[in-house]
Amino acid sequence: MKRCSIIIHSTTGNCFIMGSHLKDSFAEMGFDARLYRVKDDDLHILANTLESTNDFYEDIISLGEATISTLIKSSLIILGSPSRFGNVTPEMNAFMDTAWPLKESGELEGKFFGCFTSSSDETDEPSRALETMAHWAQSLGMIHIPYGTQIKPGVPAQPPQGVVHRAGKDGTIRPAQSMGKALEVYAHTMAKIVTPQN
Ligand SMILES: Cc1cc2nc3c(=O)[nH]c(=O)nc-3n(C[C@H](O)[C@H](O)[C@H](O)COP(=O)(O)O)c2cc1C
Repeated sequence: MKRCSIIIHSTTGNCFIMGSHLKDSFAEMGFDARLYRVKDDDLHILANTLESTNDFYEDIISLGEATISTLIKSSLIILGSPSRFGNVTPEMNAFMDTAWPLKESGELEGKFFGCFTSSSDETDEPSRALETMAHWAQSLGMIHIPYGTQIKPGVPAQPPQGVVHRAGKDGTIRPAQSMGKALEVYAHTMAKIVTPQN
């Protein structure tokens, strides 16, 4: 059974919700689907001050922390990060940096890749965050599977690189059912290319 590892950073829960939904979709399709988090030493501080962080704090910290061994063992790797000034978060960036030795060893070459983000606004910043993650994967020789252009009733349009949730100014608009559908469309697109057995 092929392993699909979904690796998230999430401070206020939105990427956690998206990653959990993707994990369930891949598990239903017969993948060995796993959800991991990246290291975040400050999350407990935010949880004490922000209700939206506190809501998902235990769920997030109970996830296993992703390492480079997680990447090596997976056939399909999916990163999900909040958008920050047109980029991923420093915590996701720090995780991406740990893969540097794998560039030389070539251990990630030919693996498949997908990405998603959560952002506050309607600018192009989330697309840039997706591009950063896709570029990271391509630099390591992985094959980025785009969301592409999918016109489906009841499914919000997405940038070609991956899936974006718009969480509003204070990040409290949670992913709706329509976002779940966009994530399922993306999961099925990826599963057409990398099947659970092949
Ligand atoms: C310090 C900080 C900086 C942020 N910068 C941006 C930004 O530049 N662009 C954007 O669209 N959203 C920005 N956001 C909003 C988050 O991307 C958004 O709330 C997202 O839903 C958080 O995902 P999470 O709930 O998984 O943590 C920022 C949030 C914080 C706390």
